[in-house]
Amino acid sequence: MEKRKPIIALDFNKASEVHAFLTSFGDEKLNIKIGMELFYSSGPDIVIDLIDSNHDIFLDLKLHDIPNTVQKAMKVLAQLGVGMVNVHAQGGRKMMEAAREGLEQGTPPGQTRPRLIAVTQLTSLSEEAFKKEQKSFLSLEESILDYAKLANTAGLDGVVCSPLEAKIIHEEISEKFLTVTPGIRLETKITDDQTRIATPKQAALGGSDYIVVGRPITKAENPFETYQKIQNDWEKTLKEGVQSNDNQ
Ligand SMILES: O=C(O)c1cc(=O)[nH]c(=O)n1[C@@H]1O[C@H](COP(=O)(O)O)[C@@H](O)[C@H]1O
Repeated sequence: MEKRKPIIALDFNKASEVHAFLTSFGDEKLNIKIGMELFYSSGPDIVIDLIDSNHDIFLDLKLHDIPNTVQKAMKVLAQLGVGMVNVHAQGGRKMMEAAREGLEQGTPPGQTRPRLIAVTQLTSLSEEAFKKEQKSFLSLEESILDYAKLANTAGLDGVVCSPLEAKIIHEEISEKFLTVTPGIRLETKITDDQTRIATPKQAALGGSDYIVVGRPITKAENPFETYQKIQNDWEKTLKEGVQSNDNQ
């Protein structure tokens, strides 16, 4: 999955809507996220279909169950040929280890194991709601970092977090530990249900490895043009960021 391309969240509930939406993208090879809505309505067929059309897939089903169930589910998902899958870090270390084992068992010989990442705290969660509902003695950022460390200990490849936490996660864990960041908005005053948000440029400067973008593209008047603008902002800032780091 190429880092210079945003991951488009195709949150549709029909395969036909997906195909209609992708028409304007022509032959462009895309990073696509298939989430619960599309997977529950269209099943593995839509995954296979989009892989056959040469796209790279992040299958976002956010598994969160007992280790045995997660291991067996991951063993099945690994056979689909997707590039990335996820779990909730709140399922704990044993569950995350079981997820990795399931993927290793299910990946067909000669193929690469899908990358496994863990959702730390949803990007829709605010500091206020976190304090009120999770009764933690940590701050939201500390909790996110704590889950990221747990995911790293369990042998995962990275986490889902907001662009605001990518930097500290890389500093405290490693530059190689992936930060996959939804909560991307072109204008930070349009938030929808997201709380911890950033623009593509801010995400690149903050060190996100991947950005996940849904409604800003899918609900745009011209989705392909909006996608290209986001990709340009993201890629250009990534390159400039690297150059300014090289000059330091
Ligand atoms: O795991 C995810 O992809 C995810 C985790 C998270 O903390 N926040 C989050 O928004 N997501 C997903 O990222 C996408 C963001 O979509 P938009 O808010 O429309 O850009 C949705 O498909 C969410 O399910």
